[in-house]
Amino acid sequence: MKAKLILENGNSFEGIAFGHIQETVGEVVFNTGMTGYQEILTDPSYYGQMVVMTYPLIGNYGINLDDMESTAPKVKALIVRERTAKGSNWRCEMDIEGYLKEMKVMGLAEIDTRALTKTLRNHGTMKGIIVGEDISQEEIQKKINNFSNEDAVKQVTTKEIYSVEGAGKHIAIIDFGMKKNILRSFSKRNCRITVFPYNVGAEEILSVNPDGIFLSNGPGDPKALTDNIATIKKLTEKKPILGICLGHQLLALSLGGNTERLKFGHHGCNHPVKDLIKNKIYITSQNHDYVVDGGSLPEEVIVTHVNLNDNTIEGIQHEFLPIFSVQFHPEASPGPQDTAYIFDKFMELLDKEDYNAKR
Ligand SMILES: NC(=O)CC[C@H](N)C(=O)O
Repeated sequence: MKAKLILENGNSFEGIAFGHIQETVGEVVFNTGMTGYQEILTDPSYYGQMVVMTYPLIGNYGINLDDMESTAPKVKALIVRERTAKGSNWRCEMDIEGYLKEMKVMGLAEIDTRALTKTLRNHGTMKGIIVGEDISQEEIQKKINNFSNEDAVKQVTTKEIYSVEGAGKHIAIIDFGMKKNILRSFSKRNCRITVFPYNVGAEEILSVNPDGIFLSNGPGDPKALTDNIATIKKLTEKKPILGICLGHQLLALSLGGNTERLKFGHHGCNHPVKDLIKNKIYITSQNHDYVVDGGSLPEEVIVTHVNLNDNTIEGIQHEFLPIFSVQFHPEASPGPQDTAYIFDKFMELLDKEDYNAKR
């Protein structure tokens, strides 16, 4: 069945619908990774977004159920040039079309993804709608305008507190839509973990007396989370903190900084980032549309990482307090694992600081 993606500026792209076929509205972003479509589909930070893969062949290694970053896809739609009908890999358990069908996610193939990506790059991220049949321009505009992703974090956070056993440090996580590999990364380092829903209060977190606090990735605009920013502010003087992506942005906001929207975001697996402290360049995994405004940071907050493609802020650290955060994804999934040292840096900080003993 033919279907069209219509962007809010009126540009339209015709392709073939696959997976769970339904009219779909969302924000359209492009991802430049050559692989990793399973992790992308299930990364909660994509909640409300339709993802265009710039690599032309998607689905070639099929789907396995081990590489998911959450229990079900969070993207609104997957847009590709060519989908492989039959995945081929020793771990493959099903093909991508069957998976999207089962999970009720819209797919759109045979799209000129190069032209679509150039449009998004030149114009900036836009909302769009996928429709099967022609509907009036007026109706399209109305549906696009009505789309809002404001309660995204509420939709993807854990509903209940849960813990993961471990013999090492106790980490309290605020889950804004956490990727599974963050849990795996802490477990690998023997941590005991308590995961809280996004709207947890500072007192509740402190009542479990964790060694450190982790602020997770998540969807949407960080500035919309005003209550959470206030909670984090209360925690900054109390415990060591690590933030990743949305967690990094929220930490920066709680320290008095500002965030802004990037024109078309960073979504991919090959973004060069310089660690200014180590004076070393790493290839990083990225998925964000917002960024910390460097000029907005107070004096006691040091910029530790910059993106070498566009010089945006990729990491910060407090000069006196044991708190730091990164915009990229040290947990990778998908992408290179070069920056896993960020988790080790946090572990070393917890050991070295013995911050809790001083309080
Ligand atoms: N991966 C993330 O945590 C994304 C953070 C935020 N929602 C952004 O788009 O910038």
